Amino acid sequence: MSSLIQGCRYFILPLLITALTLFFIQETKSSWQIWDGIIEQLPYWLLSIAALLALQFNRSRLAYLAVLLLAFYLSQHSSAQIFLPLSQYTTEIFIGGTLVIACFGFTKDRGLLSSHGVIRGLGIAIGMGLGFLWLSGLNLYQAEIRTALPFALSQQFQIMLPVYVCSALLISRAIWQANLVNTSILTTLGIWIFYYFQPNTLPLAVLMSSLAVIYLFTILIDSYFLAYRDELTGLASRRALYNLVLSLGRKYSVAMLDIDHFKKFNDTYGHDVGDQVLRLVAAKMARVSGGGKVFRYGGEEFTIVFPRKDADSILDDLEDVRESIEEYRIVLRNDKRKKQNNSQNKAKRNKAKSPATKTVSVTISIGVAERLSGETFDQSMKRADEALYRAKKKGRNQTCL
Ligand SMILES: Nc1nc2c(ncn2[C@@H]2O[C@H](COP(=O)(O)OP(=O)(O)OP(=O)(O)O)[C@@H](O)[C@H]2O)c(=O)[nH]1
Repeated sequence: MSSLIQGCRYFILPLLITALTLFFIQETKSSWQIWDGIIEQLPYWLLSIAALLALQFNRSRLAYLAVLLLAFYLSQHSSAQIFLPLSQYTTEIFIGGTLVIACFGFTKDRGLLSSHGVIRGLGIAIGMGLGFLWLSGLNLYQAEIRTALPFALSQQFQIMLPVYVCSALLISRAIWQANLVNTSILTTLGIWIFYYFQPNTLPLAVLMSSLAVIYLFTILIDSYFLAYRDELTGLASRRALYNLVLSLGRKYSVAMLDIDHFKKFNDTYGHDVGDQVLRLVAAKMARVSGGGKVFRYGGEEFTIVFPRKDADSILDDLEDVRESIEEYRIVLRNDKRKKQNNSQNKAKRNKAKSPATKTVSVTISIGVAERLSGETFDQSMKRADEALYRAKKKGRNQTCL
């Protein structure tokens, strides 16, 4: 999957959906305000469920955030005496919360009941403490700051500086490493900032409930990808193939594709380069025409299923894939060779001027079978596998029926 598609799918699209949903909720305020009593209770339930599910699915950062938001909601919603003093420190809590949310964008999901849990707990306390320190430091040293800075910065700008920095860092993080968890953390920061500056636009209960729903969706979609996507190539996995089989009609064709001499390739260039090639080959296969659905069957074997197609009608589509892979020149970075040369002889190296890159190519063999009357999917696959074996026997880099 190209990084552009990944960016749209995991970054722009979720942010757009969230913004539109919040806009819609705000516009329809009059119709749901009668449910105020229920809405006020929703964050307790939704954030608790989100925290529990996040823990269950090892998304500990979302679990932490859900618990922290729950605590924040409780402090704002409850009339208990112990929360009263907090109302004097709104900005400190806002800055501290911003630092904590931003930190979650740069840490990994780790077990809660481990040494990492203790470190995170400490990190949260330090983050909140820094919020207080920042403001008291600014107040204490305002005169010194003014004389030390050559340009005039408004006090409001100085107070909000950590918020600007954290927002910029989290946005770049969510762009460079586009995934749903990073986007959820960025959304949390967005809503956190929105509530601080616009506390009366939408009730806190609605904002907190929306965040809980975002976490739940993130956990659900992430788990789906974990179960049905191959991590290395991004293609659908063998489990997804057997899911598709359940909905396949009586007419279909299936193709088995295998990279030729891949063991030798791995032995020559190393497993890492092998992985790189698997990804590139998978990307070429994913572009197959004719309505083919591509799966990584396992190792260097792939399966393409063509629902409602007979074998003759898909041969051209498969040949296109085979040729595109055969013609593809894969560029390898030659770091190893460069290092070797460095350690040998500088003068020799300069003379040799060995190129920093090298191109390689691979070929694939394909076996095709069309479903025969009364045949199960496994039987069709077996015949496709036999056809693949024939393609290998005949000299590889070809398609056999
Ligand atoms: N790099 C890498 N190699 C893999 C992966 N999965 C399987 N392989 C390698 O793929 C190779 C498959 O080798 P074989 O089944 O002997 O087949 P082959 O060398 O491709 O030979 P033919 O299929 O007969 O053309 C083995 O060396 C595996 O280690 C993977 O995820 N990454």
